[in-house]
Amino acid sequence: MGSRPGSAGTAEHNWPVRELVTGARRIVVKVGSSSLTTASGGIDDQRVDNLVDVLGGLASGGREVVLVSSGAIAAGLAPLNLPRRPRDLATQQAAASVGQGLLIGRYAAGLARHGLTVGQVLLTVDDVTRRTHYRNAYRTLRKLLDLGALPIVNENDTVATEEIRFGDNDRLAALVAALVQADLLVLLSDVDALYTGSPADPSSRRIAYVESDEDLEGINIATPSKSKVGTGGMVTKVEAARIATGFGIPVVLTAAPLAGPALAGDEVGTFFRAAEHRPTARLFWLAHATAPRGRLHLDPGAVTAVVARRKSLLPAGITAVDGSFAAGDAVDLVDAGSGAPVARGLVNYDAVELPALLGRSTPDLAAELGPGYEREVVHRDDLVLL
Ligand SMILES: Nc1ncnc2c1ncn2[C@@H]1O[C@H](COP(=O)(O)OP(=O)(O)O)[C@@H](O)[C@H]1O
Ligand SMILES: N[C@@H](CCC(=O)OP(=O)(O)O)C(=O)O
Repeated sequence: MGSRPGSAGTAEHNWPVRELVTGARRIVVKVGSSSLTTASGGIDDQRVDNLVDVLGGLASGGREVVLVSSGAIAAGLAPLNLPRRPRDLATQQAAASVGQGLLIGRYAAGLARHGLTVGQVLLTVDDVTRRTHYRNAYRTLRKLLDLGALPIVNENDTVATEEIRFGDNDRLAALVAALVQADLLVLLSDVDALYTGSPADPSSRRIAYVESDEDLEGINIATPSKSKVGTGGMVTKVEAARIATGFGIPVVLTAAPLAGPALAGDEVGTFFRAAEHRPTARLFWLAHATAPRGRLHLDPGAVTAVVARRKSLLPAGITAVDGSFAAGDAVDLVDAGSGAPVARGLVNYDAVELPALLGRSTPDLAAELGPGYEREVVHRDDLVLL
């Protein structure tokens, strides 16, 4: 890691980081719970106001800004006399219900001082995993921006359930950045950058630039968050950065108090370089925003056909099927030997239809069952490699 240009704080790189940041017209900023609330729970007015000033400055300067703000649950703790982040879902939902109102009220009052109107957008997993809802969420965000408002997004925690929730807002922020086709995603946390290991360990070094996944090899991001209110730790932030950069959106990760310098183009924090070629919105959605409803187990020949030769998946190469899905749903294609997912695709059959077809050739199936059975189980245009 240390030998790469620009790593661990040196400034040798040849990408126009400052221009990418200062030239970004549409910016998604995500701020974590730990950066907005006091240690005992409740909103830290000073921290919110600092952020508001940075966002106000950007929006007044003609940039389109979307804020993805965590902190609803944390902000609801003190008003409900809860000593710490509750473990049970019902109390989390109640805390979020109280805290979200307080949080948005504070943002609205602060941004009004900059002449800005805020629009609250609360999303559920379904709103980004179901394609029709996804378009709907896009239309709302686009309209708010067109009307000059500053959208403030959070997960709709009061209705999210344990099975269907993001839990942390990092991935949600990356998906929102892709949704609005942002030029930049800024992840603000309680740590000033990505480090090679736990920031508490003195031997850890700051990683200034991440050019590709290679730069992430060997670093330790698994240390749990030290904050009592943050949830995802560094794992979800790096995952979010990979999702956004994979869609062609550069990412800056830094601490909330450094938001001003970071957005002015100072090389603080960690800068993640964007991929040059962005996938189509449809394939991006398939890879990152769908919840797979089942798994198709592929024999070695099918793994090679799909992964190396980018072919469609036919019934002959499938050894087993799990899950209950309908034609049109997203499913994971897994290597039957290792169980590892190799691709995700939109399946052309219902789960109940498939067992009778497995291992059989499409001409045989068509001859026996009719021409409708000549279709691929997953067409190559509906497949993304994982
Ligand atoms: N390699 C690493 N570099 C930086 N931070 C790390 C690393 N590994 C673990 N962390 C932890 O991740 C925390 C940030 O995650 P979290 O508290 O969930 O933030 P937020 O509330 O902003 O979403 C940091 O405070 C730090 O303790
Ligand atoms: N939607 C939740 C976010 C949960 C959370 O703690 O997220 P984060 O601080 O981004 O790791 C809330 O507003 O409380």
